Amino acid sequence: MLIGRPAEYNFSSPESGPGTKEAEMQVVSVEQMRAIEKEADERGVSFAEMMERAGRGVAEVVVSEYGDEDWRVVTALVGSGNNGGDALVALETLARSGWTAQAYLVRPRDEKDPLLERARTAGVLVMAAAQDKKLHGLQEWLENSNVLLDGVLGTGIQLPLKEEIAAILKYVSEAETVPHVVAIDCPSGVDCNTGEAAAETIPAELTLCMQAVKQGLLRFPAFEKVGELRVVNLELPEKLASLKKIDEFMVDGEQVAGYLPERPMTAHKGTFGTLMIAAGSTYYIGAPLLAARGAYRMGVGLVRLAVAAPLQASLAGQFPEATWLLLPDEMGMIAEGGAEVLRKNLSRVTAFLVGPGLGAEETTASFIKNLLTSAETPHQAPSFGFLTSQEEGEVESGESPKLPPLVMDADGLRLMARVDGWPELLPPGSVLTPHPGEMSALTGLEVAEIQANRQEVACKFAKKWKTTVILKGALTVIAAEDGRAYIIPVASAALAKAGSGDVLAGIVAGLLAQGRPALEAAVAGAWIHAQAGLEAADQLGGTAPVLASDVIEAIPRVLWALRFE
Ligand SMILES: NC(=O)C1=CN([C@@H]2O[C@H](COP(=O)(O)OP(=O)(O)OC[C@H]3O[C@@H](n4cnc5c(N)ncnc54)[C@H](OP(=O)(O)O)[C@@H]3O)[C@@H](O)[C@H]2O)[C@@H](O)CC1
Ligand SMILES: Nc1ncnc2c1ncn2[C@@H]1O[C@H](COP(=O)(O)OP(=O)(O)O)[C@@H](O)[C@H]1O
Ligand SMILES: [K+]
Repeated sequence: MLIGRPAEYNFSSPESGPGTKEAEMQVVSVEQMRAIEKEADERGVSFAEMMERAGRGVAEVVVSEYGDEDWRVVTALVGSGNNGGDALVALETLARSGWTAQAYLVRPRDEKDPLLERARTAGVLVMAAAQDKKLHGLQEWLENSNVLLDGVLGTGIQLPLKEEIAAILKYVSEAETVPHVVAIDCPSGVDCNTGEAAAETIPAELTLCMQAVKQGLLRFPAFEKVGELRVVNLELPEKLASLKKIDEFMVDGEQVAGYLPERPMTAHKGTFGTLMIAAGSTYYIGAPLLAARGAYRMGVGLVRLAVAAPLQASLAGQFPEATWLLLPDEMGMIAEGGAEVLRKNLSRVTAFLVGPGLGAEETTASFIKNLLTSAETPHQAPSFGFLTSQEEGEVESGESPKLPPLVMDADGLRLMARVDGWPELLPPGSVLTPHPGEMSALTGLEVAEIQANRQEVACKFAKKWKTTVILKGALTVIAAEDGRAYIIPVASAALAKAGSGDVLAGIVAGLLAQGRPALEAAVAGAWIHAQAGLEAADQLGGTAPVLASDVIEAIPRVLWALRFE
């Protein structure tokens, strides 16, 4: 089982039958969610009906996740609003299917509240916080339950928390025995728009978002409280205009599984593309290996490593699967003339990764410029540029084919930023993989400004540059040329180590080389990389010991889970 792997739960009711999975998990602001609910209500799915679906969806997840445990006792912290309403419907449903269900009214609800009446009729025990001043009743319920539903506050919250609610949340957060915490829509105390989180917020094991993930949950500090994020599908009419407008999504395994290349039995290595990687320098010898191994683990047919000639001697013995293209160098840095050698060897190449570990020497800057501008100057033809025998013909031909789709990474990005008009020089279907520092070099914005508005910045520039951008870091954002944003719901120190960016670049380029479109390669690559980081940390018992090589070794397990889980 993959850690942190989100999934979507389809609400199914006897009337509607099992729902169909939305292709993509939407991410919405509170205002967008209200507009969706309003339009759904106008189109015949009433607010009350949505709450029924929400509550029953929550109950369905509780049964599937925790129904096999030794005892089945659920307590819900119930607030005065609709979030509390969802909790009451969930309790009623669970009580009717044999669970002991307990409603702890954190705030008073109307005594004539039909949801409360229905819950009581179904056998739900009710206790009001107002009658439990010392919280002994709550303590007893916490101790006898295996599941705690957090249904105090949803999207209607206005921080700061009122004191009496804060006191109860704090009590539960600090309690010695806490059951599995399932937050309804969001952990109570979190602002679903801004990601602000009250200190008392109870950390959830699972957060079940109603219909769509609220944007604040994918921001810090809220993200630290959400645990695993899943969506309960309320089966709203698909044609709602307010739903169609959504252009932000959270990536999940089911989406990624749909992006993996087929592996036909009759395949040969040509079926899975050729990836050329221009990377490495005296200072960063291992970067090409990490990228190439990442790509091979993703299934690419052939990787050619284009490196400064002196590097090959030290690398070749460690990597029998690679084929090589030797580039002219200055002191082990790829030199200006490397561009011409590369351009003459791209005819069978289906994707091209440039950048990991290149360094920042002037001659390498000229190499990047020449590569992008194809400013080939025959009189400067390199005195060497050794090729394996199979490529010799290509050099003789003197052809200069157009660049295949490019993944530009690391030092390559910083050097590219110095080339006038670089966005127009990128081949179609390319992917840029900046971390915030490299994004700063590309955009001229301060890192703090980029970090404060990750989605907005990534989307604005992906649109402007007409290319796919992976803005790396905790909660990696993939921005599409058309302005759509995809968020990877993973933050882990497992990946905060030198070399893990090289692995990501290799994974994405490996998918691109196999013919996946840029956006799919970027979304799937970033998700698989993040999951591999989590998986490696799981295997090694912590994030500290994870090396970039361990992330590569975890890729097969992630792919296995995508195919079979
Ligand atoms: N609409 C629908 O059909 C659907 C809605 N759905 C569900 O409804 C949820 C939104 O419901 P909502 O709008 O009722 O807001 P919600 O957060 O439950 O309660 C607001 C109340 O909380 C209180 N309160 C606020 N701030 C506070 C503070 N700082 N400190 C303390 N108390 C505070 C305040 O109450 P008061 O204190 O005034 O009694 C306020 O009135 C949404 O997240 C989802 O779960 C889904 O089922 C889908 C269908
Ligand atoms: N805290 C984190 N949570 C999730 N992913 C992270 C985190 N820190 C780093 N990463 C990921 O690890 C990779 C680091 O890349 P990069 O910064 O280029 O490092 P390097 O150049 O040293 O390999 C990126 O894919 C980034 O998204
Ligand atoms: K909640």
